[in-house]
Amino acid sequence: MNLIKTEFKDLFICEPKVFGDERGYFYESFNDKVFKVKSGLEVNFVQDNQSFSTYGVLRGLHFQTGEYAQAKLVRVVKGKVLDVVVDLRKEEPTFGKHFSVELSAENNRQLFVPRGFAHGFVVLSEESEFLYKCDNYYEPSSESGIIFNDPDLNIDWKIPDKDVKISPKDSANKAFRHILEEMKLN
Ligand SMILES: Cc1cn([C@H]2C[C@H](O)[C@@H](COP(=O)(O)OP(=O)(O)O[C@H]3O[C@H](C)C(=O)[C@H](O)[C@H]3O)O2)c(=O)[nH]c1=O
Repeated sequence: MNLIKTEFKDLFICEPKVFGDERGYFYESFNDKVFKVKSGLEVNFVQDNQSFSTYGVLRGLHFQTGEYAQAKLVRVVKGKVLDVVVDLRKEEPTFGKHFSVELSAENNRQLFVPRGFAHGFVVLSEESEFLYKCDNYYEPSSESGIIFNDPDLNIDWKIPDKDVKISPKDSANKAFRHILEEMKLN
């Protein structure tokens, strides 16, 4: 596996080694020992998630707060998404900045998102199967979210706003400036 560093501390793009032959292909989608050596991080994943979505579906931007924060290793096994994260780590120089990357069944790319980020994705293909590992369990009482089209973040989701489909829950996500105010209080 090849880890590509980004300007964000511990945010890595992971590119697995793909073994192709006349039957098709094989690759290790995750190897704990290799990940720990390459990333230098001690991450113990405890929950795997999977979601299916159609074109224009946007899930996010979500995060769990405090002790329930989750690191995630996200990947796409069908279709293509634009995966987006926002750095909520006050101590980092990249605080408040966002990062996006296309993940697809074609490029086999994964994104390791450390704790302290909001995360979301929008589906760019007709359909998408999205799989991810979490290093902390789901704790709904700790969930928070940033509205996808926040004017201060000004994220380019690569599809027209009119095509975006979000859940009623996500339509109630907060403005980034409200999240910042809440963070100042904590
Ligand atoms: C996240 C989660 C959800 N659920 C249940 C709760 C709801 O009844 C149902 C759908 O949940 P939700 O609408 O929050 O699913 P997504 O919008 O895909 O949420 C995810 O979207 C973005 C991409 C993320 O990074 C988060 O991991 C996660 O928040 O699954 C569970 O039972 N366990 C879970 O870990």
